Amino acid sequence: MLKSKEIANALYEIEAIQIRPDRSFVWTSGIHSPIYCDNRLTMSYPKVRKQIVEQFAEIINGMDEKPDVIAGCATAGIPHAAWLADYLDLPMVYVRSKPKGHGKGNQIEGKVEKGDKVIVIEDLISTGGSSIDSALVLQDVGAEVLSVIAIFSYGLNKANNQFSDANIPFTTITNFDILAETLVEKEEITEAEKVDLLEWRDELGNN
Ligand SMILES: O=P(O)(O)OC[C@H]1O[C@H](OP(=O)(O)OP(=O)(O)O)[C@H](O)[C@@H]1O
Ligand SMILES: O=C(O)c1cc(=O)[nH]c(=O)[nH]1
Repeated sequence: MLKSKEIANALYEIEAIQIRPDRSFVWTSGIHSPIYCDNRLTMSYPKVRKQIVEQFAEIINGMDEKPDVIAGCATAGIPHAAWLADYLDLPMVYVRSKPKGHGKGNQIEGKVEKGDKVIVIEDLISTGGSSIDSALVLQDVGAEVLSVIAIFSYGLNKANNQFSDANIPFTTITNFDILAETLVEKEEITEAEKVDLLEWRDELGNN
């Protein structure tokens, strides 16, 4: 079984989670948010990043089809993709958010071939835009994207709809609902504040 609660707890313990009630965090999608989950900090904690790799591997072990290649989304997905590819002894690539403006002009770095089955590793899914874009770039070169897998998702309807429209499965190790419960248990937020946060998330999905 996935250690969703343990990973949410680890993110809290390494102070990857920050709350600003004035909603002054701005997400990549432009959404103004009262919460930011900085999974990049996991790089600095070998025990936590190893737990994450093991959880990614467990998700992949449970899949019917197995990947030929692990792909990281630039930039925050790249280190996790690298550790996972190493753990599974598989080739790795990474996908830039846009083609490089000099050199070879690549958007995909590393070798992926037509027909390769690929797992896309992302650190976090808000709207899903970044990881879906990476998956589409891989599909454009003929790769078969088995799934996007991320550490954390906010559970926005927009992400669910975008993944469904693109016909790309996605899974995460942990999510906002589990994290919000963890924050209450840690007395970081009250039950009422948790309800407000979840309502805020649910309202975002209607936009
Ligand atoms: O699901 P989305 O709405 O696309 O949001 C999630 C994306 O936002 C963050 O990346 P960011 O753009 O901050 O860049 P980085 O990975 O280079 O830090 C995060 O690492 C995801 O890639
Ligand atoms: O949507 C984003 O840009 C985003 C949200 C978040 O909590 N953490 C992060 O790294 N990016």
